[in-house]
Amino acid sequence: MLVTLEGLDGSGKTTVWEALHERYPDAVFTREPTNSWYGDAVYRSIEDDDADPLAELFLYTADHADHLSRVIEPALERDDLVISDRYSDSRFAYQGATLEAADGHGLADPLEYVVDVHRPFSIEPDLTIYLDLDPETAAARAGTTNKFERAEYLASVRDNYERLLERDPDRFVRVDATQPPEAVLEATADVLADALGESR
Ligand SMILES: Nc1ncnc2c1ncn2[C@@H]1O[C@H](COP(=O)(O)OP(=O)(O)O)[C@@H](O)[C@H]1O
Ligand SMILES: Cc1cn([C@H]2C[C@H](O)[C@@H](COP(=O)(O)OP(=O)(O)O)O2)c(=O)[nH]c1=O
Repeated sequence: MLVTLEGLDGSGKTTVWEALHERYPDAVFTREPTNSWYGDAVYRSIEDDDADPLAELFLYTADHADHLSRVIEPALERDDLVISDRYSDSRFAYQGATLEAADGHGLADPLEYVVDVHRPFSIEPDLTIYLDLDPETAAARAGTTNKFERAEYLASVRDNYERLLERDPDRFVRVDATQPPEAVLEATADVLADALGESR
């Protein structure tokens, strides 16, 4: 089963993801951007305020393609539980917003375009847990270490996540990320246990 954690920077994804290691010691824990050289290229682009939005989309997407073939597909073939800190929805929401901010880069609907780019080759998660947080709190928690971590930008990313939740209500489960860390972890663990058919 493929489970993904999504949300704005600072929503607490990594905190939850790390805590889940102890509860699911046999699961495959992974993340995007990955730690491959494709992931390194992505981080170079994140640091570059002048990066071309379309070029950046394809760097992230290259990292995702490699992630699929190197980690995700083999793990799912073994029937492992895979828990990924960010996945395709991050691209739909973030690069959708970046492209929109660049006047759509000639695209009528950037979010739909990014979804379409993924459709032929990507694997849809079975469950996506969305840690929902307002952009101001998210930006404050994350600090402003890169260009993505600004509240105004995060507000448009959040709008895109809302669109994704609306179009796919069966896959997404929303968790209130304004709660204290322990409560966010428990809520996430409950959703996961439910999906795995575990009694808690
Ligand atoms: N529920 C929470 N309430 C308050 N602060 C939190 C919460 N979850 C995480 N944090 C803090 O916010 C910052 C970002 O958390 P992190 O888990 O790295 O978020 P993300 O991976 O979504 O960017 C860290 O300093 C972390 O300790
Ligand atoms: C995976 C992914 C991340 N991002 C952004 C979100 C983050 O601002 C940045 C780095 O991701 P990440 O290291 O997960 O940051 P954080 O832990 O703060 O959430 O890359 C995209 O814009 N598109 C993507 O497809």
